[in-house]
Amino acid sequence: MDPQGKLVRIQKLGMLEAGSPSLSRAVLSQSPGRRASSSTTRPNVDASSQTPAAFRTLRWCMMLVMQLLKSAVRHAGSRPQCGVERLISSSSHHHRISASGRTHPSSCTDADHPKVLITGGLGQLGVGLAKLLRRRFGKNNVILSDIKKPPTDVYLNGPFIFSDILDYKNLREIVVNNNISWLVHYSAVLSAVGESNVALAKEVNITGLHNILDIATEHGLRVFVPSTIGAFGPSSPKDPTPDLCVQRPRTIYGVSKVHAELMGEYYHHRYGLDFRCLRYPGIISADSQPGGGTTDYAVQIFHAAVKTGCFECNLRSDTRLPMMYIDDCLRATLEILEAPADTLISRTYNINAMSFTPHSLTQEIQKVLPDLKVTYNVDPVRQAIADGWPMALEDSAARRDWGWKHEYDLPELVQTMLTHINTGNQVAQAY
Ligand SMILES: NC(=O)C1=CN([C@@H]2O[C@H](COP(=O)(O)OP(=O)(O)OC[C@H]3O[C@@H](n4cnc5c(N)ncnc54)[C@H](O)[C@@H]3O)[C@@H](O)[C@H]2O)C=CC1
Ligand SMILES: CC(=O)[C@H](N)C(=O)O
Repeated sequence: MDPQGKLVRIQKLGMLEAGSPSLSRAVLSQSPGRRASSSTTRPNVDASSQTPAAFRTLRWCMMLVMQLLKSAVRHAGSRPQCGVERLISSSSHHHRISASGRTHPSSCTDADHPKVLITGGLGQLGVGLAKLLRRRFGKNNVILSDIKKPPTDVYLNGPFIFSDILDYKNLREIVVNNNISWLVHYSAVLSAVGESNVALAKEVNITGLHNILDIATEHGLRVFVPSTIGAFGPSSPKDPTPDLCVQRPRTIYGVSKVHAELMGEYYHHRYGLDFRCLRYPGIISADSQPGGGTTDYAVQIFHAAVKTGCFECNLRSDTRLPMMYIDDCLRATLEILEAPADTLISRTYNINAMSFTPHSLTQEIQKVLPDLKVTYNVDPVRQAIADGWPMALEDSAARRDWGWKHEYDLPELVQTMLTHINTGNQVAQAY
């Protein structure tokens, strides 16, 4: 790692960016054309005549046009959308992307699409996101990465690469060699695991994030970093929690996520980084396992309900937390990634879907599986974390600015989860 070198590179970038408008102004003010027009010594010179002064004027004008064209191309490169897509996303208030991501226009070629890198892609969310983005942008335009070995089906389903976000040089090499334009930063150590290994959480969630932001700034990438309900703490308003309020989380996970929100917004304002961030609720998925969080019980209960009919819950029965079905979460992620920059009044948004307690979730599952038995063996660490988190997020800004709308409430969630897990089991049994 080379923090000094990184800083110098970023500073250079900032200076270049800040310098470019004045450079154009200098070119304009030094242009002989300007001097000639303000001069009274040559009032009768025909503009079309081939005098040396006219040649110089013409040359300056052409240089200026070239410079403007170059800057337009550079600008277009940082917002990698083809013409048709731009039309679609500029009306994203009205246009809904289906969870299958199949609405993309066939007139776009692979080269028109963003080239996406997903870090930490083998956790609960990454593989699903890769599937969605590949349907939309093409299989080879979405690269999954992680430090773990992928299961064979993931390895065979599209590009996968080893990437340790703590290895700055390797990360930069991947971005450069693969012409990456969008970065989805999913690597993290979640809340419960973070409390049992603070040093690791600091390293991955804070040092890793610094690498991501520096590389994204250096290469003009659009970068998405998820935040979480865990970015709030006991002193935040709870029901609902607004976008802007006191954030004093009591976990290293929460502290690192507030840090990520603030650093991303700082880089956006300071260096023009295209940083985008959503605060996810606890995410519920059927075919991927949660990675050591406080909301994990809400996934595990479904598998236990189908397999054994009994579940031991590690949170109190009345612990109410915001939750979301994975399809809604991944669609929201694609939608904010594609939202035109000028619709994003903020760079960090709450998104909300449903809230439930272990007790109300159990009751809903029992409507389908009446024999389900749930007992409680409260884990004090997880319970303390959950007690400091919101009960619901206030997400009207996301709904207003880029058209966010959830599709799954508790009854649809339960039906969908049980169907998926049952189908998965039947498929597994058939082999
Ligand atoms: N799953 C959820 O309920 C929620 C997730 N989020 C956020 O969404 C993102 C993805 O979450 P999940 O998939 O659930 O997380 P996960 O814990 O399941 O997966 C994280 C991945 O990061 C990888 N990783 C760890 N250290 C790494 C390193 N040094 N370099 C590269 N990769 C490394 C792990 O191998 C793992 O595959 C995280 O940032 C998380 O904070 C936010 C709110 C809720
Ligand atoms: C809500 C989250 O961020 C995650 N699922 C956790 O419980 O740590």
